[in-house]
Amino acid sequence: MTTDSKTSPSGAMTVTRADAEEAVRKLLCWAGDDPDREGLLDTPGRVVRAFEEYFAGYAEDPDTLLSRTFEETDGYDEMVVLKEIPFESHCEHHLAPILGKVHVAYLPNERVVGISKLARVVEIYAKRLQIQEKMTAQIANAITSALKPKGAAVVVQASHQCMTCRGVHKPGVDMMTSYMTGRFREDARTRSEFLTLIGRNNIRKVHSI
Ligand SMILES: Nc1nc2c(ncn2[C@@H]2O[C@H](COP(=O)(O)OP(=O)(O)OP(=O)(O)O)[C@@H](O)[C@H]2O)c(=O)[nH]1
Ligand SMILES: [Zn+2]
Repeated sequence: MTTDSKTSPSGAMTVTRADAEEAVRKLLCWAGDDPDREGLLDTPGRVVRAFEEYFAGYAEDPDTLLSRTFEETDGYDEMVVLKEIPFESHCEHHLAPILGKVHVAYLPNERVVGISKLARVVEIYAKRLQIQEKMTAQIANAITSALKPKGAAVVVQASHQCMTCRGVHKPGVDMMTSYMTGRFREDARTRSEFLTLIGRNNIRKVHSI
C-alpha cells in the first residue's frame, strides 16, 4: 500500500493525502487565518508529513519486533531494566503532545531480547494517539506476551501539553503511571527493587516546556 491513502482500521473510511491536506487548510481557516497566503501555502503538506512521523507507530507490529530473542544467557535470570527512555506521544483527546520518559523492566524466562527492541516497543506505542494509562499497559502487555517473562514492569512519567498550553493551564505537572505483570505485581520485594533501580524519587526531567 502506498502512503498516499490510508484506511481506518475498521475499513469505514479512506482518506488520500490530498483529503488530509484539505482538512488542514480548513483548520487553518478555522484558526482565523488565510490558508492561501504565501506563508501558509506549504503548511498543509508539512502538517500531513508531520502526522506521518507523529503516528508512525500504527504501521509497526510489536510482536514481530520482539520475536527475535537470544537464549544463550548462561542462566541469567535477574532483572533487566532500561530506564529513562524518552518518548514523544500525542493525547487522543486534543492531539496535544505528551512528553516524558518510560522505565521498562522484565525478569527473563530463558530468553532475553535485544535492549534496543524495548526502546522500539516504547516508540511503537508512543507514536500513536494515546492516553498514558493505555500506553503504559500496552508496553507491559507486549513484553509479557512476546517474551513470556516471569514478570514485566513499566513506569511512565510525562507532562501533557493539553494541561499546559490550554484548558486548565498547569505547567510543571507530571502524570505517573505504572503497570506490572507477574512477579512485579505479586511480589513487593521485586517491585521495590525495580523502583529503587529506576530512582523513582529522584527523576530528572527529560523535556522541559
Ligand atoms: N486519564 C487521562 N486523562 C488524560 C490524558 N491525557 C489527557 N487527559 C484528560 O482527558 C480529559 C478530557 O476531558 P474532557 O472534559 O472530555 O475534555 P476538555 O473539555 O477538553 O477538558 P479540559 O482539559 O479539562 O479542558 C481531560 O481531563 C484531560 O486532562 C491521559 O493520558 N490520561
Ligand atoms: Zn489531551
